[in-house]
Amino acid sequence: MKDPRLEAYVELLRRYGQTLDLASPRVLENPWPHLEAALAYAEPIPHGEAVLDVGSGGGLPGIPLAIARPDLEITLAEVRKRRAAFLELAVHHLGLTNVRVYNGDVRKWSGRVAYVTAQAVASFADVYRIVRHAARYPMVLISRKGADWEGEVAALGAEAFHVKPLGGGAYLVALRIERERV
Ligand SMILES: C[S@@+](CC[C@H](N)C(=O)[O-])C[C@H]1O[C@@H](n2cnc3c(N)ncnc32)[C@H](O)[C@@H]1O
Repeated sequence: MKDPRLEAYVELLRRYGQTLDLASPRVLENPWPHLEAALAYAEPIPHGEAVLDVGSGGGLPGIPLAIARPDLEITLAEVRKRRAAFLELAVHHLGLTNVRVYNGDVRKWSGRVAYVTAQAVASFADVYRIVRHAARYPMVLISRKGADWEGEVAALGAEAFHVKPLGGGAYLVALRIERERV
């Protein structure tokens, strides 16, 4: 059975998605496959970790991940005010006590973290560039990618330790960066 908070989140996306420009029309039309893909982000993350979701937008993957994994401490980083306001509303409405919203540029975030999720934000190398100041090592980056994921991992000189086909030519890829890269 689906967690009723996932249903409630879909309802919020449907209610506010278009007016607040939270996601593409394709996502808003049928959010469920995107929620299922978001839940796959949980697999490479051990119990009790802190997670930074960079560029959460309307809450993907951070909000479904927080619902499925109450053991994780999740920060949703989103620079756009309206999107961040929606994230605050969703966190409150869904009663998520394991989530904080950071409304700002993640390059100025002052926390420390070893697990970073980022969906539809930038290449792995560019995500690393904007979170490296906050890194605890080994650092794990997790993202949904297309068929070219191997090139992105190689560009960082990193190792992918978890690759899961999501269908439609997409993959959930988790890579590990052992130490700070120069
Ligand atoms: C294309 S959206 C993807 C949103 C969501 N992750 C998804 O998959 O639907 C990218 C989001 O990243 C945010 N973003 C981009 N750079 C950022 C930064 N440096 N700090 C915080 N948020 C950022 C944008 O404002 C935007 O909402």
